[in-house]
Amino acid sequence: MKSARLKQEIIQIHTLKRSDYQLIHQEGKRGNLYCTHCGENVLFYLGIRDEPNFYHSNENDCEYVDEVIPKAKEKTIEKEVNGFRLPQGRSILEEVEEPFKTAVQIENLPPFTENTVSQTSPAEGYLQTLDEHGISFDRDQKRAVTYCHGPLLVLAGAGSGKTRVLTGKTAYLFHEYQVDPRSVLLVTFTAKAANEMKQRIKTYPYVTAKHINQMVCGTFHSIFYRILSFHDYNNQKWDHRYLLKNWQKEQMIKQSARTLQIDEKDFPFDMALQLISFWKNSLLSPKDVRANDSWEEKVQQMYQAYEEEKQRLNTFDFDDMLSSCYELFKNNPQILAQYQKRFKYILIDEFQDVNKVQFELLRMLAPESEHICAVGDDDQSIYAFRGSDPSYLTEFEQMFEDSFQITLQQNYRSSHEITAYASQVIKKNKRRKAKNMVAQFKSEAYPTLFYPYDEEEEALMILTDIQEKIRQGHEPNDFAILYRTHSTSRALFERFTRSNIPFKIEQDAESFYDRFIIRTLLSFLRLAINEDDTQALKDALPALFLAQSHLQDMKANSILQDCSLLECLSMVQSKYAFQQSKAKKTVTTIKAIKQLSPFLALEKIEKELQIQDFIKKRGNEGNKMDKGSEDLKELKLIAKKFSTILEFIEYADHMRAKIKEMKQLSKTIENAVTFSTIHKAKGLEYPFVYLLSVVDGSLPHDYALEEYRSGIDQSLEEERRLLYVAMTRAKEQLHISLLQHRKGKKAYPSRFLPPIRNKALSK
Ligand SMILES: Nc1ncnc2c1ncn2[C@@H]1O[C@H](COP(=O)(O)OP(=O)(O)OP(=O)(O)O)[C@@H](O)[C@H]1O
Repeated sequence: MKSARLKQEIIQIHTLKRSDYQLIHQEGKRGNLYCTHCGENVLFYLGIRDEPNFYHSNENDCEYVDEVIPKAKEKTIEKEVNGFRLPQGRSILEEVEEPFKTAVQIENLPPFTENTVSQTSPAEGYLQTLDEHGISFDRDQKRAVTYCHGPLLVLAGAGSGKTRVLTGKTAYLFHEYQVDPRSVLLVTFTAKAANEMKQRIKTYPYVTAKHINQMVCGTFHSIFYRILSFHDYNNQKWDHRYLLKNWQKEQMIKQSARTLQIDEKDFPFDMALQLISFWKNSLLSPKDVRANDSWEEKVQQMYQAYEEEKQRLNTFDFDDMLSSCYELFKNNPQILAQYQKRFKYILIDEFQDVNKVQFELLRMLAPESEHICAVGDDDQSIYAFRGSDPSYLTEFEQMFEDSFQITLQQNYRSSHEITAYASQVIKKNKRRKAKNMVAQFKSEAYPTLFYPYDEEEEALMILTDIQEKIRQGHEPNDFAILYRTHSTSRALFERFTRSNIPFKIEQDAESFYDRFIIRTLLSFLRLAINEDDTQALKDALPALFLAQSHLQDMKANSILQDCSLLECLSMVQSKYAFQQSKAKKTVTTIKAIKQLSPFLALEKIEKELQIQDFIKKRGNEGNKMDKGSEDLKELKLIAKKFSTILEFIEYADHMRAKIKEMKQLSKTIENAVTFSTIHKAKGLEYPFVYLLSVVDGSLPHDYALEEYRSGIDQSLEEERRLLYVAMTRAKEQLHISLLQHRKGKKAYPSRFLPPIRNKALSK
């Protein structure tokens, strides 16, 4: 049905404003929408499968069919109903700014051809035994498993069975070659992957607990830290108690900034620590660094001071585990020789993600090895910010001149439709080894592009779609929703929180309302509710460019002068006149916003307190991925939904508490929809995947676009790889959201998506 009654008004979908769809949906949920024919309750459908429509919430034999509504030309007369504007008395087809855009299926893909690779060569020996246990290998996988002499590079595309090959190879070495498990070194990228590998190998025929316990399997950090600890005879240096936590690192770096008289207030310390880590992983000591600009020069000085302080305190950081092991080997050839002799079989997973220090450590260990096998996919290299570089795959071939290469091109995970579409995306990267990924099965479903009006509608459409699929019998853990950065998932989190669908989030997810700029802006609203809110005043000070030390004076003044903490702002003594006048202005502005809606209050704060100056200075602090200016836009959009400041603040606090609660719950919950950044979803797979906000600015991220505009395309290529990794997590169905408005501004589909050529587009 295309029309319904909302309270006393008849509403027709084609006359609704696009931005009001979600509000109509809410009215339906509240029981305020009725069938114009039978008078029963109806709901408003807003999903991916169908166009928006009204439907009866209960089984109902009402057979009402909409009348065809003639086109009318009159001017819109808007009438306000329940806080949103409904156009009355005309067809506004010509005037609806952006009509609903139906989801498009990507049909124009190369035809699927039945694949027979898996059956080409019969298994023999141990592989036959594995086959009988349901672990089969195709021809190229078999070659990769059984090639056990000399260096081997396995170039393995997405879903081509890297884990199967590495685990199969390890078991094959144990059984066919009777290899001593102590001589096997299996390096993975995450602790989770290492555990999974061990668990899997354990289940293979003839593998014993002794094999598993004696082989060395772990991440680069865990393995090389163990080596360092072993040679730290008195536990003087490498005891885990001396490992610096992140907050300690931050404190140390801030201390170094003070010593170097670097203006602490305006310094992005997170970025500085990331850059220091990048240098360390690139084996650059403070003296070796060639700073590119004055900012890097400052970080270089801080790096020097940080290293000295660390040495003085006899502590170490995570990066030291690798760089110090490198030094240990370099300075102690006899120790290195022990390990060279021991690790005859070196197997490395996710080789595309190695960085300089990891590559050099392998180079040091390898000379005496019987077999070194690196498995990787240059198309999935997504850790450049940690110093990873897919070109190490090429260097592998140069390091081992006699190396052999096998390419795995069968994708066992994703349907033909997903594999073909993802291949169209990634083949546009210039720096890559050509591959032709071939899927093993065809799906009924094509990859789907859908067009939500904004983030709120995006979340609602995905929720509707998942609810439909769960009703058809799928489980919550069949679904993953992936995004570029945590901040993209705010609306999604809030929508699912209000639903009955179980979901899980990552441990490093941060509440939108805890972000620095947001916390600061909300502090003004909090002060409007309570002029004596100490924490709010503390959070507001950075936006007024006032040091925290003023807080003590204000507290004292508040008692002496018997006035509120907020009023004490007007008594602040500062040597800068602009600070004093800004502090005074703040008092009058906050007093004036008390009765305003939160949206108007934020607008007034922004204008009168020149918040843009503050955002420009500190909006990106410590994080080039999320811009403060976008935070403010988003905050204002959310604020629009509330009529009082108090309601808005209560909502924000509720959501902050919810994220903490969900993080706890996520540790144990099993059957739940996964919310994840693309980085964290690497190596995982799900039957249904939804990709949020695949629009320019989000994916590719703005920072990569900015670099591209200045002539550097490395980051843009990395962003394309991120999209490729995200797409290839899907087994059966892939849904891509092409948001039409992002953070309140018109958005454009990601430049990475190939033009749509099927007929559906022309509709
Ligand atoms: N020969 C095979 N026959 C059937 N299924 C296979 C075969 N090889 C791998 N698979 C299945 O394909 C899927 C992908 O395998 P795996 O996770 O090892 O791939 P991957 O190469 O590590 O993927 P990615 O790099 O994209 O994370 C898994 O579900 C795995 O069980």
